[in-house]
Amino acid sequence: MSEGIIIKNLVKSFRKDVILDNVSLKIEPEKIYGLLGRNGAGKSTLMNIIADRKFSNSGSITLNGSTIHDNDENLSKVYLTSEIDVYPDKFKIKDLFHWVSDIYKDFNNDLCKKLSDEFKLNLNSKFGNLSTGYNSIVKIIVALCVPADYIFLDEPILGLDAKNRDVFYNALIQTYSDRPRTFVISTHIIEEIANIISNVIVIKNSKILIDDSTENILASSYAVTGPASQVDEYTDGLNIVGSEALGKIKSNYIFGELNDKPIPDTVTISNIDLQKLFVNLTDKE
Ligand SMILES: Nc1ncnc2c1ncn2[C@@H]1O[C@H](COP(=O)(O)OP(=O)(O)OP(=O)(O)O)[C@@H](O)[C@H]1O
Repeated sequence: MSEGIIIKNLVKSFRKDVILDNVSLKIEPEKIYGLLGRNGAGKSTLMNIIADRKFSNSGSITLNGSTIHDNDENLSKVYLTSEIDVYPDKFKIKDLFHWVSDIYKDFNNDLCKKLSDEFKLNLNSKFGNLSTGYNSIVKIIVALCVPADYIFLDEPILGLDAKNRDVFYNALIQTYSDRPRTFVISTHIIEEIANIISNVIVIKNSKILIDDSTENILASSYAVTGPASQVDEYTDGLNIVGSEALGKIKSNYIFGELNDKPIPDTVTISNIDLQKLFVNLTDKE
């Protein structure tokens, strides 16, 4: 039975701060999710709880119907890139890859070699001497080569230059098409990942604000632009998530259904991208 990861009524608080407030979610097999939220929104906390590295206060998480917590079989199907450096500083990268491939039967050594070449990673470097970008690259390579079915990448592109971000996105698409599995990727560079992710989860104010396919979200995101008074009149009653004005011209950003009113000749309606929608949805309390 492959029903995915089901999270029900998850609550996590640190002292008086509620970080995740009654979060319920389904993470389905063979999808690529973007996990979005402002700094401190709770993305890492959620990933760590799913991967059984942190405890929740209440709620349940199951994978294919049985718990993940303390369940070796399910835990072997879930992989989370570490936010802290768990590998010893003195380890050479090649030894580190050997070590990981000893732990994970079916670690993809061929892909590991290929990605090391593509990222121009020096396998003789020691982990402790890596730059921020190469530290991320090592974590990406391990994450793409482990045989898990649910891979959580917590800010994988931290410190990566534009070329290496491109290498990562291409490698992700390639490995996904070779062996479809679920990736959940937290990132702040939304415009670069928008074409890759099939689904979007947005956390705001400790709750899930959006959980839908990228396609549905983009199909419901609009800019209504024109003279301010006509734009305001046309968008009255719609779900306005933000606006911008340049002189007398105004754009109201809408998330949701448009109405049946006739569109004034002076007003244009266009779609907005994920980044713009996200910024507008998450910039206010
Ligand atoms: N061990 C902890 N003790 C107390 N508070 C914590 C702890 N870990 C996380 N927090 C708090 O929980 C909130 C969520 O943090 P988290 O790291 O999950 O956010 P994030 O969405 O991953 O943020 P970012 O995008 O900045 O990495 C923050 O307010 C953070 O300060």
